[in-house]
Amino acid sequence: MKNVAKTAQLRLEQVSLFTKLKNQLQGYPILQDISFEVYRGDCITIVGPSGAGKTSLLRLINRLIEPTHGKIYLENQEYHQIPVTQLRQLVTLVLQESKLLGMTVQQALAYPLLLRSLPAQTIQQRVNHWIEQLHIPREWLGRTEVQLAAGQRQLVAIARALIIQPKVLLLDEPTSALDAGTASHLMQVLTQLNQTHQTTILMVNQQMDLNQMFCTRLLHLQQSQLLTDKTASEIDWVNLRNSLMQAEAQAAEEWI
Ligand SMILES: Nc1ncnc2c1ncn2[C@@H]1O[C@H](COP(=O)(O)OP(=O)(O)OP(=O)(O)O)[C@@H](O)[C@H]1O
Repeated sequence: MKNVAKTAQLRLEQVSLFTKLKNQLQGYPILQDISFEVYRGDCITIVGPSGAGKTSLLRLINRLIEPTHGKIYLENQEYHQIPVTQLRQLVTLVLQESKLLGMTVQQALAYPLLLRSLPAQTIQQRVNHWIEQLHIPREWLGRTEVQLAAGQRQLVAIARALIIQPKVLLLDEPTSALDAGTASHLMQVLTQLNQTHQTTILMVNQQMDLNQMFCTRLLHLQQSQLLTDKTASEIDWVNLRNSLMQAEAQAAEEWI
């Protein structure tokens, strides 16, 4: 919910991203003039047709890429003033296709905590806590990436992000490879985390039924621009579904 009295946790000011093509001063726009504020405890979903710039927006906020123009702030600090590793511990991104880099699930979950030199007992307690929360069976702990299905990998990647307790969690289509029951359970866990720990969630999610049930705010991107920024109560879900379907069909036609 927007509140002028509160300080924004994240702020994007007129952010644009252009492709850099050889022999061109400026390529084509991926994102244009995007400005919005995110407040602690927001649960925001980003929607829009394929190619609208949703993943690019998350990548910018995780500083995997740099904007061509504009600035991004975390709690009033400009991104360039924050060391990248520190930023990514506070603002953590789970991509759609996450890798375990040859580690077992146990190793991958423990690794970010080992880097923080936490005692072995604390590490195992946190691993146990999150696998229980996400209903990850203990027998997965010994498996590597190739021994996991896409949905199982997705769940492990989310557990690995949650284990470091970020302030802002960025998720790119977190439920895309999950069955309906697991997807709904994951959204409930995220909502609980959002409500009890005020963890801010910013996710790309095309599953509108889940968005309608769980998100408190929605950003609608279209053709590299921010079309609307609305709270859940302001959204006409039927209208939104129709306009997304039309935009998706149009985007598909442009590809043919
Ligand atoms: N590194 C890059 N170089 C050139 N073009 C890129 C790059 N990354 C993304 N794009 C282009 O930018 C546009 C937006 O891509 P992006 O992946 O952000 O869209 P999206 O809304 O997440 O799409 P989808 O729903 O299909 O994942 C697309 O046209 C894509 O081809």
